[in-house]
Amino acid sequence: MGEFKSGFVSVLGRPNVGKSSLINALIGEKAGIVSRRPQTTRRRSRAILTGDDFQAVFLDTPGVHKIKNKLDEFMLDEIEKSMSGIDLILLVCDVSEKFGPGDEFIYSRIESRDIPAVLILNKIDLLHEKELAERIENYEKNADMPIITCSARRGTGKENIMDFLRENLPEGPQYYPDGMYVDKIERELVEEFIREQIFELTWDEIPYGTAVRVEEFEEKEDIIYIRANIFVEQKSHKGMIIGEEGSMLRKIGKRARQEIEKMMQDKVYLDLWVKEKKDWRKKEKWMKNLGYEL
Ligand SMILES: Nc1nc2c(ncn2[C@@H]2O[C@H](COP(=O)(O)OP(=O)(O)OP(=O)(O)O)[C@@H](O)[C@H]2O)c(=O)[nH]1
Repeated sequence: MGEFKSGFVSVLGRPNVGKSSLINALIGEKAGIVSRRPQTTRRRSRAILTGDDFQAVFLDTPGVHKIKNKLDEFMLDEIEKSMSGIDLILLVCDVSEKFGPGDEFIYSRIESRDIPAVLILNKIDLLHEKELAERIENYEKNADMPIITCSARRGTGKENIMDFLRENLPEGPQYYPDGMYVDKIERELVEEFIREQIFELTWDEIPYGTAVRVEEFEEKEDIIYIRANIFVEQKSHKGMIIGEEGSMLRKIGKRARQEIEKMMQDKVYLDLWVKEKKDWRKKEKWMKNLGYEL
């Protein structure tokens, strides 16, 4: 029996090459990373693949070169930062297209780092054998990495990717329990966006005593409904955040909603409530409930 292997795997690639599909194929539909909605939304989440002797934690990173808004910038930043904590990189390309500038851009970012990486040529179901052989040659010329071919749609090539993970992940603990497939952090980002607006729009002394907690997060047919509580320490703070006839809260809500919509690429209904929890910072249980690990 070998040691247990585990680590963080960054899945990089241009938009639409099939990163989410690939993760889903590896983990099974349980992960549900690819949105059921027609426009693929940018779901930021970790997906977890647990085998008998290894665990891979996938960071489903976005198409790297598409810096459109603040969130994308945040992600690019996050990719750059998180590279240091990454154990393996899967660079996913769409084999039905030639190695292009977008692939090159991401490849150059990976190449300069000392992290084991593999080139995943996805969508082989779209090519005939001969075309495929030529295309693989094209990729080999451009990228100095081991290559694995697969079709996330058909599920072919999965075993080879699993073997690669098993062989190349470092020894490490099982981070997540069996049966856990996703670790979503959207909620945290929503909370962060709301906190940010409170910080910008109210007086300095309020934000430090403020916590935001998403209580409900529901994807409805045509809108995402989010209900969040803003907890304040003092009654006077409650009044300040709500403002005259609710004007401040509306302003906070509107701005935060716009940020959230950018992230979700979808319409959002943001339902904000302000609640007083006296001296919550001193109370451990509340701290935990509010999402602060002590
Ligand atoms: N034919 C074929 N299509 C695939 C395959 N894998 C993914 N697709 C399709 O390619 C499209 C993009 O797939 P996603 O998994 O959303 O791609 P992504 O790289 O996560 O895209 P972004 O979220 O935009 O970065 C979808 O329409 C998939 O159904 C494959 O192996 N073969």
